Amino acid sequence: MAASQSPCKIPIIHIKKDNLKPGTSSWKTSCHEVRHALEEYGCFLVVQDEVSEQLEMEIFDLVKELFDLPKETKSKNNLDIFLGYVGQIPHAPIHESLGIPNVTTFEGVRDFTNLMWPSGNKRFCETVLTYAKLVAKVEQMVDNMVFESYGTMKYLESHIESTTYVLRPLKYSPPEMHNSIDIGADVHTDKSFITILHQNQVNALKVELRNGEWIDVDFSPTSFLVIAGDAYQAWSNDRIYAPRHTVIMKENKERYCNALFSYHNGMVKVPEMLIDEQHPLAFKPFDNFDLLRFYLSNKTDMSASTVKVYCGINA
Ligand SMILES: O=C(O)CCC(=O)C(=O)O
Ligand SMILES: [Fe+2]
Repeated sequence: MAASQSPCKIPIIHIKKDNLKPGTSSWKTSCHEVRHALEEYGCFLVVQDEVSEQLEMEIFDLVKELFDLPKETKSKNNLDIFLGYVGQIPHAPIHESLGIPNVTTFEGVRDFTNLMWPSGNKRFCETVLTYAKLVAKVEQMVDNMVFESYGTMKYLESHIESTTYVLRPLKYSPPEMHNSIDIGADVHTDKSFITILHQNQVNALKVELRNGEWIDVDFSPTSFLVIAGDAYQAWSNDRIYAPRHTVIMKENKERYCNALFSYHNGMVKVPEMLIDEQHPLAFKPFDNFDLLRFYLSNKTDMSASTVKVYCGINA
């Protein structure tokens, strides 16, 4: 099925089981669309059939239950390298979020669940694990299509094996509860390869297009937004665009959003097929987590591309 455009200009790509068979013409078309969307927009909306409507409803119920825990409990989500609990920051009082590392593994979700509910929460643990694995499947499909399109398939397996996922549930309170402060997330690029966003009914995300225009992203709970991060931009030797984005709440409703980040364990290197006269090597090899640490150390302009400063050649 050909990519269409949402009213907010972002491409919509159908990644459903029937166009997922490698080698078929619909597969090849989808690979091309995915690559084009990531190079030109840095993001696209996915219509998928992995996560059912039932699971969508359950996950947002559970995320709400999580945010309803006392602040002292949520503060136990106190991670080293990834962001743990963030909430009640003076300049962003409407933002609250938590981090669940290794979320596609039973151990990862179990450890987080036990931290939040010492006497256990089987439903949370099982549902989050199922959900994260399904969304990660969509992420891997996108990687598969990108690698196919760039002719770098020989690296796909080791890339997927080295990928680790962090789920960040986010909650934004209505601005009217906080002196009309409406900024939910400052302008930034993600440090991941890919981030997949899934929100409840409330829109608030703005994305910067390549031409500098900021657009409001409008999407329903049945679609996911795929956004390229700095790590994919560098891996692709600057072909993929990692767009800046921000969250500004306009509606006086609570917004819940799940962000699934994919990071690469170990060094990331531009594949040799992506280096030529027109595309001389633009990034030195880098460690994805060191890139994230560098960003979180506040040593750099948080609103600009971190990867160019961190490991760009001629930056
Ligand atoms: O809430 C959103 O829509 C985006 C969140 C985000 O950009 C992030 O957590 O990196
Ligand atoms: Fe982000």
